[in-house]
Amino acid sequence: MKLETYPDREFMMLGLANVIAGQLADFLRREGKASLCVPGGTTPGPIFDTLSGVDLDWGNVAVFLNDERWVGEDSARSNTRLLRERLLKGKAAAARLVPLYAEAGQPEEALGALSEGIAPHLPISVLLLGMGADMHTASLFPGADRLEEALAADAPVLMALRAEAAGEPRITLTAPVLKGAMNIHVLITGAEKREALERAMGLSALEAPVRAVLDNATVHWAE
Ligand SMILES: O=C1O[C@H](COP(=O)(O)O)[C@@H](O)[C@H](O)[C@H]1O
Repeated sequence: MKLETYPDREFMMLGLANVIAGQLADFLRREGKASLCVPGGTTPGPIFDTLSGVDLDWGNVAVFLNDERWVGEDSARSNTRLLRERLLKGKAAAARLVPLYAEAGQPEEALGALSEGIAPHLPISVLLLGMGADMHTASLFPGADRLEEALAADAPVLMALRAEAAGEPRITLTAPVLKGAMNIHVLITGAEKREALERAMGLSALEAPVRAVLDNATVHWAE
Protein backbone atom coordinates (compact mmCIF):
# COMPACT_ATOMS: atom_id res chain seq x y z
CA MET A 1 0.00 0.00 0.00
CA LYS A 2 1.16 3.52 -0.76
CA LEU A 3 -0.09 6.32 1.50
CA GLU A 4 -0.29 9.90 0.19
CA THR A 5 -1.07 12.52 2.84
CA TYR A 6 -2.14 16.04 1.89
CA PRO A 7 -2.08 19.35 3.78
CA ASP A 8 -5.87 19.74 3.42
CA ARG A 9 -8.94 18.21 1.80
CA GLU A 10 -9.25 20.76 -1.00
CA PHE A 11 -5.69 20.14 -2.10
CA MET A 12 -6.27 16.38 -1.99
CA MET A 13 -9.51 16.47 -3.99
CA LEU A 14 -7.97 18.62 -6.72
CA GLY A 15 -4.75 16.61 -6.82
CA LEU A 16 -6.49 13.25 -6.96
CA ALA A 17 -8.98 14.43 -9.61
CA ASN A 18 -5.98 15.39 -11.75
CA VAL A 19 -4.29 12.02 -11.21
CA ILE A 20 -7.50 10.21 -12.19
CA ALA A 21 -7.96 12.40 -15.27
CA GLY A 22 -4.35 11.69 -16.30
CA GLN A 23 -4.79 7.94 -15.92
CA LEU A 24 -8.04 8.02 -17.93
CA ALA A 25 -6.33 10.06 -20.64
CA ASP A 26 -3.55 7.44 -20.84
CA PHE A 27 -6.09 4.65 -21.35
CA LEU A 28 -7.99 6.67 -23.94
CA ARG A 29 -4.77 7.35 -25.84
CA ARG A 30 -3.59 3.73 -25.74
CA GLU A 31 -6.88 1.84 -26.03
CA GLY A 32 -9.45 4.32 -27.28
CA LYS A 33 -11.66 3.62 -24.25
CA ALA A 34 -11.52 3.58 -20.46
CA SER A 35 -13.64 2.67 -17.46
CA LEU A 36 -13.94 4.70 -14.28
CA CYS A 37 -15.48 3.10 -11.19
CA VAL A 38 -16.35 5.41 -8.30
CA PRO A 39 -17.85 5.34 -4.81
CA GLY A 40 -20.96 7.02 -3.50
CA GLY A 41 -21.35 8.33 0.03
CA THR A 42 -20.36 11.69 1.46
CA THR A 43 -16.67 11.95 0.53
CA PRO A 44 -16.06 11.99 -3.26
CA GLY A 45 -18.34 14.91 -4.34
CA PRO A 46 -15.52 17.49 -4.73
CA ILE A 47 -13.52 15.11 -6.94
CA PHE A 48 -16.58 14.63 -9.14
CA ASP A 49 -17.04 18.41 -9.40
CA THR A 50 -13.48 18.81 -10.71
CA LEU A 51 -13.57 15.78 -13.01
CA SER A 52 -16.84 16.87 -14.62
CA GLY A 53 -15.05 19.94 -16.03
CA VAL A 54 -12.00 18.13 -17.37
CA ASP A 55 -11.47 18.03 -21.11
CA LEU A 56 -11.38 14.29 -21.91
CA ASP A 57 -12.88 12.07 -24.58
CA TRP A 58 -15.71 11.30 -22.15
CA GLY A 59 -17.80 9.68 -24.88
CA ASN A 60 -15.43 6.69 -24.67
CA VAL A 61 -15.44 6.47 -20.87
CA ALA A 62 -17.78 4.03 -19.11
CA VAL A 63 -18.60 5.23 -15.59
CA PHE A 64 -20.07 3.00 -12.91
CA LEU A 65 -20.38 2.82 -9.16
CA ASN A 66 -18.48 0.56 -6.75
CA ASP A 67 -21.82 -0.21 -5.11
CA GLU A 68 -25.40 0.96 -4.79
CA ARG A 69 -27.94 1.18 -2.02
CA TRP A 70 -31.16 -0.47 -3.15
CA VAL A 71 -33.17 2.75 -3.33
CA GLY A 72 -34.54 4.72 -6.28
CA GLU A 73 -32.95 7.90 -7.55
CA ASP A 74 -35.60 9.95 -5.76
CA SER A 75 -33.85 8.99 -2.49
CA ALA A 76 -31.10 11.24 -1.13
CA ARG A 77 -29.24 7.98 -0.32
CA SER A 78 -29.00 6.96 -3.97
CA ASN A 79 -25.37 6.81 -5.10
CA THR A 80 -26.57 7.00 -8.73
CA ARG A 81 -28.24 10.31 -7.92
CA LEU A 82 -24.93 11.63 -6.57
CA LEU A 83 -23.20 10.58 -9.79
CA ARG A 84 -25.74 12.34 -11.96
CA GLU A 85 -25.68 15.50 -9.86
CA ARG A 86 -21.93 15.86 -9.36
CA LEU A 87 -20.03 13.88 -12.05
CA LEU A 88 -22.15 13.30 -15.16
CA LYS A 89 -22.57 16.95 -16.04
CA GLY A 90 -20.54 19.56 -17.95
CA LYS A 91 -17.91 17.87 -20.11
CA ALA A 92 -18.43 14.51 -18.37
CA ALA A 93 -22.12 14.47 -19.38
CA ALA A 94 -20.90 12.63 -22.51
CA ALA A 95 -19.69 9.63 -20.44
CA ARG A 96 -21.68 6.43 -20.50
CA LEU A 97 -23.29 5.55 -17.14
CA VAL A 98 -23.43 1.78 -16.66
CA PRO A 99 -26.18 1.25 -14.07
CA LEU A 100 -25.96 -0.59 -10.76
CA TYR A 101 -29.65 -0.09 -10.06
CA ALA A 102 -32.88 -1.14 -11.75
CA GLU A 103 -36.51 -0.89 -10.72
CA ALA A 104 -36.97 -4.16 -8.83
CA GLY A 105 -38.12 -4.99 -5.33
CA GLN A 106 -34.89 -6.79 -4.39
CA PRO A 107 -31.40 -6.53 -5.92
CA GLU A 108 -31.25 -10.28 -6.66
CA GLU A 109 -33.95 -9.78 -9.32
CA ALA A 110 -31.69 -7.42 -11.31
CA LEU A 111 -28.25 -8.94 -10.67
CA GLY A 112 -28.03 -10.86 -13.96
CA ALA A 113 -28.84 -7.90 -16.21
CA LEU A 114 -26.69 -5.45 -14.23
CA SER A 115 -23.70 -7.86 -14.26
CA GLU A 116 -23.98 -8.22 -18.04
CA GLY A 117 -23.77 -4.46 -18.33
CA ILE A 118 -20.60 -4.22 -16.23
CA ALA A 119 -18.66 -7.24 -17.58
CA PRO A 120 -17.59 -5.68 -20.94
CA HIS A 121 -15.92 -2.80 -19.03
CA LEU A 122 -13.58 -4.99 -16.97
CA PRO A 123 -10.84 -4.81 -15.91
CA ILE A 124 -11.53 -1.37 -14.47
CA SER A 125 -9.07 1.23 -15.80
CA VAL A 126 -9.30 3.56 -12.81
CA LEU A 127 -10.93 2.59 -9.52
CA LEU A 128 -11.70 5.13 -6.81
CA LEU A 129 -12.95 3.65 -3.53
CA GLY A 130 -14.19 5.17 -0.30
CA MET A 131 -13.99 3.60 3.13
CA GLY A 132 -16.28 3.78 6.16
CA ALA A 133 -14.92 4.14 9.69
CA ASP A 134 -16.09 0.52 10.14
CA MET A 135 -13.53 -0.47 7.44
CA HIS A 136 -16.12 -1.31 4.78
CA THR A 137 -15.37 -0.44 1.19
CA ALA A 138 -17.86 -0.53 -1.69
CA SER A 139 -20.69 -2.44 0.07
CA LEU A 140 -18.37 -5.07 1.53
CA PHE A 141 -19.38 -4.54 5.15
CA PRO A 142 -17.88 -6.39 8.14
CA GLY A 143 -20.49 -8.93 9.23
CA ALA A 144 -22.45 -8.81 5.93
CA ASP A 145 -24.45 -11.95 5.22
CA ARG A 146 -22.46 -13.05 2.15
CA LEU A 147 -19.13 -11.31 2.76
CA GLU A 148 -17.04 -14.48 2.58
CA GLU A 149 -18.44 -15.32 -0.88
CA ALA A 150 -17.89 -11.73 -2.06
CA LEU A 151 -14.23 -11.88 -0.98
CA ALA A 152 -13.55 -15.22 -2.67
CA ALA A 153 -11.33 -15.37 -5.76
CA ASP A 154 -14.17 -16.97 -7.77
CA ALA A 155 -16.86 -14.46 -6.73
CA PRO A 156 -19.15 -13.24 -9.53
CA VAL A 157 -18.86 -9.66 -10.81
CA LEU A 158 -21.70 -8.34 -8.67
CA MET A 159 -23.42 -9.58 -5.52
CA ALA A 160 -26.32 -8.48 -3.35
CA LEU A 161 -25.33 -8.15 0.33
CA ARG A 162 -27.15 -7.27 3.51
CA ALA A 163 -25.62 -5.96 6.72
CA GLU A 164 -27.10 -4.25 9.74
CA ALA A 165 -24.80 -1.23 9.33
CA ALA A 166 -25.71 -0.89 5.64
CA GLY A 167 -29.36 0.05 6.17
CA GLU A 168 -31.01 -1.01 2.92
CA PRO A 169 -29.92 -4.03 0.80
CA ARG A 170 -26.84 -3.33 -1.27
CA ILE A 171 -25.43 -4.36 -4.61
CA THR A 172 -21.66 -4.34 -4.85
CA LEU A 173 -18.73 -5.20 -7.07
CA THR A 174 -16.92 -8.11 -5.46
CA ALA A 175 -13.35 -8.25 -4.19
CA PRO A 176 -11.74 -9.95 -7.25
CA VAL A 177 -13.22 -7.34 -9.58
CA LEU A 178 -12.00 -4.49 -7.35
CA LYS A 179 -8.56 -6.04 -6.88
CA GLY A 180 -8.26 -6.56 -10.64
CA ALA A 181 -8.46 -2.83 -11.41
CA MET A 182 -5.47 -1.35 -13.25
CA ASN A 183 -5.21 1.65 -10.90
CA ILE A 184 -6.67 1.64 -7.37
CA HIS A 185 -7.16 4.76 -5.25
CA VAL A 186 -8.74 4.80 -1.80
CA LEU A 187 -9.96 8.20 -0.60
CA ILE A 188 -10.26 8.84 3.15
CA THR A 189 -10.62 11.91 5.34
CA GLY A 190 -10.31 12.62 9.06
CA ALA A 191 -8.60 11.08 12.06
CA GLU A 192 -11.19 8.35 12.64
CA LYS A 193 -10.77 6.84 9.17
CA ARG A 194 -6.97 7.15 9.35
CA GLU A 195 -7.01 5.12 12.58
CA ALA A 196 -9.40 2.61 10.97
CA LEU A 197 -7.02 2.23 8.01
CA GLU A 198 -4.09 1.53 10.33
CA ARG A 199 -6.19 -1.00 12.24
CA ALA A 200 -7.27 -2.66 8.99
CA MET A 201 -3.63 -3.32 8.05
CA GLY A 202 -3.40 -5.80 10.93
CA LEU A 203 -6.71 -7.56 10.26
CA SER A 204 -8.08 -10.03 7.71
CA ALA A 205 -10.41 -8.97 4.90
CA LEU A 206 -13.25 -10.74 6.71
CA GLU A 207 -12.71 -8.49 9.71
CA ALA A 208 -11.81 -5.38 7.71
CA PRO A 209 -13.04 -5.72 4.09
CA VAL A 210 -10.99 -2.75 2.81
CA ARG A 211 -7.95 -4.98 3.49
CA ALA A 212 -8.87 -6.91 0.33
CA VAL A 213 -7.75 -4.06 -1.93
CA LEU A 214 -5.01 -2.35 0.06
CA ASP A 215 -1.95 -4.23 -1.20
CA ASN A 216 -2.21 -2.70 -4.67
CA ALA A 217 -3.80 0.60 -3.67
CA THR A 218 -2.70 4.17 -3.18
CA VAL A 219 -4.53 5.58 -0.16
CA HIS A 220 -5.11 9.34 -0.21
CA TRP A 221 -5.67 11.00 3.15
CA ALA A 222 -6.22 14.51 4.48
CA GLU A 223 -7.43 15.62 7.91
O1 LIG B 1 -22.27 3.39 1.98
C1 LIG B 1 -21.26 3.74 1.41
O2 LIG B 1 -20.19 4.10 2.17
C2 LIG B 1 -18.87 4.22 1.66
C3 LIG B 1 -18.17 5.30 2.50
O3 LIG B 1 -18.99 6.46 2.48
P1 LIG B 1 -18.59 7.84 3.19
O4 LIG B 1 -19.90 8.57 3.31
O5 LIG B 1 -17.99 7.50 4.53
O6 LIG B 1 -17.61 8.53 2.29
C4 LIG B 1 -18.85 4.55 0.17
O7 LIG B 1 -17.54 4.45 -0.32
C5 LIG B 1 -19.82 3.62 -0.56
O8 LIG B 1 -19.77 3.81 -1.96
C6 LIG B 1 -21.21 3.90 -0.05
O9 LIG B 1 -22.21 3.14 -0.70
